[in-house]
Amino acid sequence: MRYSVLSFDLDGTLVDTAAEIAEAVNRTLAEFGVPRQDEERITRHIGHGARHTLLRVLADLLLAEPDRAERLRPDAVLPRWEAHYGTLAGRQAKPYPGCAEMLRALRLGGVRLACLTNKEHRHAQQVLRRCGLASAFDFVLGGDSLPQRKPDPATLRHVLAALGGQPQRAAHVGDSRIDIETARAAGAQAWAVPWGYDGGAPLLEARPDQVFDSLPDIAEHVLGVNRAWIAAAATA
Ligand SMILES: O=C(O)COP(=O)(O)O
Ligand SMILES: [Mg+2]
Repeated sequence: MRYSVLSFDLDGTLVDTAAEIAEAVNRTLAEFGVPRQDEERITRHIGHGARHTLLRVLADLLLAEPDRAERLRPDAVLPRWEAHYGTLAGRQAKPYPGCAEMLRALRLGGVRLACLTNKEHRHAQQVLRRCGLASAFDFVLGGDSLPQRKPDPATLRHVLAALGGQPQRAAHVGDSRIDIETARAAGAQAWAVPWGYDGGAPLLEARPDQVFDSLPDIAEHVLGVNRAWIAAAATA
């Protein structure tokens, strides 16, 4: 099949952002006298937007120690979180292997590209900019760009309308069941990568149409080209 639009999730799919999200959470909590939390405990709440991650970590902390409720009021904590994450977003983020190469090859192959993330638009743009990926996309939709966010299929439909694509000739690629549900409900191919933050059982239970072992594999599949062509395209 010839694809006209490919849509990519950001965190855990194109870019590893777990370390900097955890660092921003911990710098925020430190201001409220809370000891550092493990990265793993924070990472499991990535997927519904950065603000949501912080709120879920707060909920865990309050469940464990309810008498922290007065000190950890969201209206006090959220502005500090915005300040810390606003500074750190994109600083330690690492694109997964072959990311820029894959995007460039797809572009050269005539595929229009979107980044569809639940991360707030301004933070997503900052991550993309600092990773050198800002100009790789024809369209970026953040978690606060519309009244809906993933898994609501209105998000992917909006992307397809913006890029003039049809769901039958589009795929959305993600690391979580949120992404698979979004793609399927919008009638597009639901593709997964296994290295993100919702890997293993939850991702596979959502039954993606295809799972890719590397990002360049996606360009190979879509364009019907080999790895040498993709490497050459990256320098063209
Ligand atoms: O910021 C998040 O929590 C998740 O963003 P994603 O949709 O790019 O995975
Ligand atoms: Mg993700």
